[in-house]
Amino acid sequence: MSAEHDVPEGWTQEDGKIRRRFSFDDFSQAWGFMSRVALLAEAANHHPDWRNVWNKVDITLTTHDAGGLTDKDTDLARAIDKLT
Ligand SMILES: C[C@H](O)[C@H](O)[C@H]1CNC2=NC(N)=NC(=O)C2=N1
Repeated sequence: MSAEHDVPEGWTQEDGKIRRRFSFDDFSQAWGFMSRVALLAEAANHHPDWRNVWNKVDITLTTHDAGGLTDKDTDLARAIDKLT
C-alpha cells in the first residue's frame, strides 16, 4: 500500500483518513444522500464513519483492516462525490 493516495478534490487527509462535510437544503435531502451512500458502501463492502446533524453529513473514510488509507477509501470518496 503506497503512502500516497490521490485524495479527491474537496476531501481533507489526516492520520490515515480522508474526510469531507456535505451540506444540504434540509434533513430530508441529507437523509436521502445518506441512503444512497449506504447502498454504495454495501456494494463496495466498505463503510463510512459518519455523522449527521440536520442538513450536514460529515463523512470520514479509512480502511480499518489496513489501519489506514487505501484505494478503497479514495474510490468510495469519488463515488460519493458523484452523488452530489
Ligand atoms: C471483515 C471486514 O469488516 C469487511 O471486509 C469490511 C467491512 N467494511 C469496511 N469498511 C471500512 N471502512 N474498512 C474496512 O476495513 C472494512 N472491512
